[in-house]
Amino acid sequence: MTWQPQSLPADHPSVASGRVGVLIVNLGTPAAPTTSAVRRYLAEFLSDRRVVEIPAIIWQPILRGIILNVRPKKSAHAYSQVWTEDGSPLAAITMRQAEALAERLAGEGVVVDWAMRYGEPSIPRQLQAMMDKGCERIVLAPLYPQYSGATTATVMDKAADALRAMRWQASLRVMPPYHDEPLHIAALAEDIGAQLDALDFEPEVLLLSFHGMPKRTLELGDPYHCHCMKTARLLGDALRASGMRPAMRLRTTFQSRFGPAKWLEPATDTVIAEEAANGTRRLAIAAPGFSADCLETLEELAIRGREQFVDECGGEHFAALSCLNDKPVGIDMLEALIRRELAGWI
Ligand SMILES: C=CC1=C(C)c2cc3[nH]c(cc4nc(cc5[nH]c(cc1n2)c(C)c5CCC(=O)O)C(CCC(=O)O)=C4C)c(C)c3C=C
Ligand SMILES: [Fe+2]
Ligand SMILES: [Fe+2]
Repeated sequence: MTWQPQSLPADHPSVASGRVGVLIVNLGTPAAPTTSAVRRYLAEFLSDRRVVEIPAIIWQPILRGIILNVRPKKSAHAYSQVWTEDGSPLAAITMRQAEALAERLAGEGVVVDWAMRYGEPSIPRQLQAMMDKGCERIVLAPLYPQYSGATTATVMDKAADALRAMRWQASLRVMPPYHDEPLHIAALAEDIGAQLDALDFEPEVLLLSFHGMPKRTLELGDPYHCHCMKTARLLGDALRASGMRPAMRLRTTFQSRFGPAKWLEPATDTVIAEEAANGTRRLAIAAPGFSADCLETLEELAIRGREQFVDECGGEHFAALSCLNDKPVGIDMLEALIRRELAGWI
């Protein structure tokens, strides 16, 4: 007997189904480079218990009473220095990454979109939008090469919160961290190598600067530090294997210290000062922990790093290299990693 599709009763709600989606996610960013927008963004970000692991009863008065009254103005000024016609660099680049991946996966009918963990477009909004388009299966891809509780895990927390409120949940797969993924290391080595080749000076040292974390997170078992160190080691090996600049030294550092607690060391600004004091005059910095350029790379490294090394410490040549962003070499790598997660679904 052949199965006959039944016609739907007139009062049946319309249902979209049968599609596959990919949602790439990055940290989040303010909606505008203004004090009020930065305050809103920081209030959400710094209230996440995975980001600041101090009991709320102690932390919230400090956050609301001091930090949100002081930091937003300073941070808004920093954001205003890197803001683009398309908005925050982090949001603009993440959107272009999604567009590039959508083109690559269009042939398979995959819906690709992007979200920010803090601010807009939010993870719940984007998951719902994908489900409204009929995505029953969604690959969630946090664009953090190195895992940390403060970044990767919070993406899952937020997605789970969104699913908790849904009657009909999508099936989720989560792309794992890719800190030691050979395709990622090869993409970084190719891109960094090309950027170094294009410089008009030979760096004596290349700093590999990762976003910092409180040192306590390492002691509590967060793998972030180990992931960063492994990326740095494999990237160093790959750069050396390509026969590149045997005399150039590589050093791994941690930037963006926040608050009074001890953070992972050595700090990027400390190492910049130390290198200059020891006679280094030509320095380059890459940021292999960031999949997209953002405040931390464009303002902290490219602007303040240069001011520190050249204007304050007597350095002569300085370059802050760009992240993989939406360059074809980076999109090739992300496409391959995402296709792996899509196996059996497309
Ligand atoms: C790449 C991984 C990141 C980790 C790990 C991380 C941990 C972490 N960050 C803060 C505090 C701040 N981070 C800020 C900006 C920021 N952080 C990351 C990435 C990681 N953070 C990115 C990509 C950005 C840039 C966002 C943008 O809009 O461009 C900020 C805001 C800016 C400022 O006021 O300085 C804060 C604050 C903590 C406390 C933390 C770990 C516990
Ligand atoms: Fe951060
Ligand atoms: Fe470690």
